[in-house]
Amino acid sequence: MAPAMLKELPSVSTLLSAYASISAMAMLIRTIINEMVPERMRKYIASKIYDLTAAYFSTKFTFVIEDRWHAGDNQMFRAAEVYLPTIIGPSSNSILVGFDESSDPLEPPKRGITVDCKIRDDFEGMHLEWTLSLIETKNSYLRNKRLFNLTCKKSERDRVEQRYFPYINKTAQAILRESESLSIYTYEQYCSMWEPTDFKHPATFETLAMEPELKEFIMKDLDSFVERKEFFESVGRAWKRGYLLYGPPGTGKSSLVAAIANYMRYDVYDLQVQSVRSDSVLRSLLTSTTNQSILLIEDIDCSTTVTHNRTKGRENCEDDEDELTRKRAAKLGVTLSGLLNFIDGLWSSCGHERIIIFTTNHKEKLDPALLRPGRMDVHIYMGYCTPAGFRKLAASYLGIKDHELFGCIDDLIKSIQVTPAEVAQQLMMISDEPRLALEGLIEFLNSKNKDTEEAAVEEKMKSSKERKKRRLKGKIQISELALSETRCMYLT
Ligand SMILES: Nc1ncnc2c1ncn2[C@@H]1O[C@H](COP(=O)(O)OP(=O)(O)OP(=O)(O)O)[C@@H](O)[C@H]1O
Repeated sequence: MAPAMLKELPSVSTLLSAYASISAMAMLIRTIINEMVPERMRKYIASKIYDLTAAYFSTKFTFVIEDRWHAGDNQMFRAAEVYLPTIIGPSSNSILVGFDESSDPLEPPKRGITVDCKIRDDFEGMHLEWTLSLIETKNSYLRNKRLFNLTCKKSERDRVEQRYFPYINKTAQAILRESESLSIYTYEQYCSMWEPTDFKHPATFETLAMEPELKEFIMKDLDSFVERKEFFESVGRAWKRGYLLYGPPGTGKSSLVAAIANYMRYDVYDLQVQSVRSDSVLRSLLTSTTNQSILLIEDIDCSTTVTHNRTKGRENCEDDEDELTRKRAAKLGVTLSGLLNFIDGLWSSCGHERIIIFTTNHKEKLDPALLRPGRMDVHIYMGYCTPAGFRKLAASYLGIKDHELFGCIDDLIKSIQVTPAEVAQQLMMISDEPRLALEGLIEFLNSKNKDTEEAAVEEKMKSSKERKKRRLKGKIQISELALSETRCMYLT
């Protein structure tokens, strides 16, 4: 049997001649390809063939996690950014370190990931390798793209997706919760990005001088907002809560925002609407804010197109920009509809568990569309100081709960309009001597009272002169006179 099989095998000379003709054919094909196919095309085909075969035979698999996902920030990227600095071990050859303004320089610096540095992680017996890459964009308006590559064994791919990624998200959330400080983000116009800074505002509900019932109401409202995820879903609403804080300057609107952030442990995104070029930039900015955060737009009445009467609103804005900026903002800027889209329009469903806060000193200047029921869920008036507010400030600034001068101060505070900021300012002057501080406050309130009375008398005289003038001209109607009297009485 074996000799018969050997007989059927081709001879050595046949094999050699077959090899020679195949080699000659291959060389001929190669020469034809070299002559006819351009070099770039050849390289492209070769790389494709390599990719296909390498992917097929390689035992490795790579997950690519870009910093953006659809129109917003990629939360998986953020989670990796938080998690990875905590596992940088001896196998890594570099690490990014730094301090921000609020860090204690005697403490170890904060850690970050350097581009191209390899970070190894072990999870449930899998050996995983992370690298951060940077892709520079040619367009100066667009930010560079950052991405993480996570390499694992092909056979572990499913486990990485189902076990490792959820583990990273959960760990990152825990790290963020435990981290001492919150962040406040401001919009950096030149690179169209949010710039974070540590947020260490000391205001809490405890230190706020407000009516206790109002404080309680806000805290309860925040608590029920967090607990009502299912409710929001069941009624078909985005899981968001909008607060409009209005009232005179110095009544604690910003302090209340800080107290809410500290109470909820939410980061704050502080947006100056005037610095946003268009609705599309606003959209991309708002979609890149994180869940469990506060979007704050202060002095909304000063925003170019968001007020009821744009020109009037801007003229009265205390900290208005110069003429040039104003013209530019009026030409470009965010529109009211662009903003409303995020409050309760289609875009409002982007992200969840978010609080939107607008503050204004002039609620009457806002477009009625912004004030319509259901737009901003809660309107909170931050008013002048009350006796209860004063007691809170006295406790915080002077460390006292009662004093014989409190009664006199209560009476004065009830009769004049004084802001908590003014009271706090007076108490701060001599905070180690409560009696002197309280006497200083009484003096201040008395002089303010005198000023108010004088202003009222002046106003009364002015109106009376005007009335006389109009009567002389014979243009005044009896009904108008009556109305004017009422106003005058109101002012006094
Ligand atoms: N209700 C308050 N409780 C405690 N402190 C207050 C209160 N209101 C004002 N203050 C004190 O006055 C300072 C200014 O207050 P804040 O900036 O919060 O007022 P605002 O209403 O936001 O003013 P603006 O409208 O000018 O922004 C704060 O630093 C705080 O110390």
